[in-house]
Parts: sequence; structure tokens; C-alpha cells
Amino acid sequence: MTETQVELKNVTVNVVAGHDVKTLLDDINLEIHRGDFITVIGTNGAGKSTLFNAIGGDLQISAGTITMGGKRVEKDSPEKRAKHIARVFQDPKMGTAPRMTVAENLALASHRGQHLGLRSRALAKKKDQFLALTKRTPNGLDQALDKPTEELSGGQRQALSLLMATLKEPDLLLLDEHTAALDPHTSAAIMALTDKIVAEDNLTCLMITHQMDDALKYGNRLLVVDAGHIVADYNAQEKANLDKAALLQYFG
Ligand SMILES: Nc1ncnc2c1ncn2[C@@H]1O[C@H](COP(=O)(O)OP(=O)(O)OP(=O)(O)O)[C@@H](O)[C@H]1O
Repeated sequence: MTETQVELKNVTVNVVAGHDVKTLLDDINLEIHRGDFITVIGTNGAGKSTLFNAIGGDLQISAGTITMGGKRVEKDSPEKRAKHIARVFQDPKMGTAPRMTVAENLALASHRGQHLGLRSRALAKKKDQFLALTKRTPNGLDQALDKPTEELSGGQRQALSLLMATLKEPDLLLLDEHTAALDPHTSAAIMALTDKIVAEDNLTCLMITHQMDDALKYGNRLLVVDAGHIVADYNAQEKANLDKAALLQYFG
């Protein structure tokens, strides 16, 4: 039986814009099952990142409920929700501490939700684990464990962000166009790594992308967001029968 991991019921997000109230999400209903890997597409300004902000708590919802693992979370702070939700953004500079080394960043991520103890002995103990972890990446991160993150390439930083986000196996992984700033070759490599981590760790994941090929190739479900609504929710079988031309129709 499929287990519900996250559920949005009648979620609406209104914001005040000048003298008007703007509805960014309009009565959204969405059930996410454990192990779902859902790709999310839609035009610029459709509400995709707003959906992530509502789930992550960066934006308060105006109506409705959000449940994670059976518990209501819509009133919880983003910090409290971050114990269960990890997010990777488009900008490779976000999500890592630039002056800290790759190993130190990984140590930070491995202490998510706990008090920090970045003593060098503790770090040395974890080096083997971090070496094994970074060897999974396609772009030489394992050779850069002692380098400050600001010296890494964009692709290496996104690989690191992904490892940091998934190190503690979050209940929900939110990928917000995390390969959009990368060249095609690096983007493909990071997508392959993403797919591997999601499958091996059996993560529940939502991934926003403007790459229709990636939206079709990865995941077991595909959502289309338009003007604050979910206008399509394709299951694995329906998704297998979709092609790029069908998806492009949603972009007018
Ligand atoms: N805090 C806010 N206050 C007012 N308007 C907002 C706020 N956040 C987002 N918006 C607006 O809500 C709409 C949806 O934005 P959102 O970033 O969710 O779109 P998106 O689908 O992620 O687009 P893109 O593909 O361009 O990233 C846009 O018109 C945006 O300007």
C-alpha cells in the first residue's frame, strides 16, 4: 500500500501587493506518497517555487492544511520543518558555506538538527565517510575535500549541495531548478547523481525543472502548475505515454 508522506489540503496563499490581494496558490490539493519522485513544470510565475515555499514554511499559507508523516506542519517555522525537509536551489552559491571546506560543509550537514561540534578530531573521523560519499559524484569532489567551497566549480558546488541535502535522508527533498545554472554536460551528470541518490535512499522528492526532457525522463509522476493551480498530475503510466510536444502545449 502506498503511504502518504506529505499532504496539502485546500492550500491557498494570498499576498498583499499594493492595494490588491494576489492569490499565488489557489486551493491546492496534493497527496505525495513515500518514494514519489515528482517532476514539476509550468510557465514562469506559475507558482512552482511558491508551492515549495509553502511546504517549506518560507511563506505562510492563508488557508488549508499541510501534513507531513501524519502531523500538521503548516504553523511550524521553516527551521522546525528543515529537520524533515531539505531543499537545493538553482544558485550554486546557496546551501554551502563558502569559506568552509567541502569536508567541513559535509560535517555541518551531518549534524543537521544537532549541536555543532566541528572539532578537528571529529572531522578526521568522518573523512573516510566523506571520501566515500564524494566519490559518488561525477566531478572530482573527492579530490577537493580540503578546499574552501568558494574555490569549487558551479557543478561541484551543486553536487556538494545535493550531498548535503540528502546526507541525513530527509523526509522530503525539494529540488528547485537545481541544474539550471549548469552547462548541459554537467547538468546531465548532476541529474544522473540525483536520480541515483533518490533511488538508492528511497527519498521522496519534488523537482522543479524547465527541461522537458528531464521532466519526462526522471521520476514517477509529473505535475503541471499554472496560475496557482495544479492543472495536471500524471502518474507513472500516463507519464510514460507523454512526449515533449504534449508538455509544450502547457506553455501556450
Ligand atoms: N512573496 C511574494 N509576494 C508577492 N508576490 C510573490 C511573492 N512570491 C512570489 N510572488 C509572485 O507569485 C508568482 C509566482 O511566483 P513563483 O516564483 O512561485 O513562480 P515560478 O512558477 O516558480 O516561476 P519561475 O519558473 O519563473 O521560477 C509570480 O508572479 C511572483 O512574482
